[in-house]
Amino acid sequence: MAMAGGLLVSRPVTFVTGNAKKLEEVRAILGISIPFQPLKLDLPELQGEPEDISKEKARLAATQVNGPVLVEDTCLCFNALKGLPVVDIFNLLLKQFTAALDCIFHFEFSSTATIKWFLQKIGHEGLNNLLMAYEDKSAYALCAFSFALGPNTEPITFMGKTSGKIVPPRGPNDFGWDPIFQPDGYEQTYAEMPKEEKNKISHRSRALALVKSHFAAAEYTFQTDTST
Ligand SMILES: O=c1nc[nH]c2c1ncn2[C@H]1C[C@H](O)[C@@H](COP(=O)(O)OP(=O)(O)OP(=O)(O)O)O1
Ligand SMILES: [Mg+2]
Repeated sequence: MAMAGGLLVSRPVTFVTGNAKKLEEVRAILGISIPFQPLKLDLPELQGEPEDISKEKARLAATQVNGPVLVEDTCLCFNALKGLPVVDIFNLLLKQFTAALDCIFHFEFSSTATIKWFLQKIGHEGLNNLLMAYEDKSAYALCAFSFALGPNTEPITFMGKTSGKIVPPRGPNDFGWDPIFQPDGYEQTYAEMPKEEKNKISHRSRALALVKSHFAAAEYTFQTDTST
């Protein structure tokens, strides 16, 4: 049967993430506009420019899933540090720290466990202290989604950005750096805002608006019934 212009896709999109909070927001923002199912895959955390990282992640995911995939990466970037993401700053400190401990105690750290422990230790207060050295507290949250139809198709990337500043933590501490990011034009941090409010203005919702427009324009038709 002929479809009106749209490409027939063999099955719903697999949204690859291991982050439950992220998934919750994507569900709330997308609603029923794009049929997807979540999947947790252990993909390597790559280094480089956000757009390249995102595309490469989509290629890896599409190969593993062997079907249409959507992936997402987010970073909080400090203007004072030329947009260097928080995670990179942590990793830098961590490297020096573990190298020092290794020297003293001849102790091998399992890197992931140590990163978690280090983040718990230094926490939001530590991050704020780190930034005390800088006059400029402005920052931006940057989100990159990449969509690939399958293993051998070039991923398309959609970026969303929300500008703001880093502040001492306020609000519930249940999603990453939400308590220390206050978007421009708001008196509340992401964490203090009602979820619907964050989802209206967030880096994630801005990127997803572009994803939605792409899907609407491409008129993909998802084959959900595989019994025939
Ligand atoms: O809206 C957000 N508000 C606050 N914090 C956030 C947000 N979005 C991501 N984050 C945190 C989670 C993670 O500690 C870090 C890197 O995020 P990122 O690599 O994209 O997420 P992840 O590795 O947890 O999940 P995934 O499996 O989708 O890669 O930033
Ligand atoms: Mg990740």
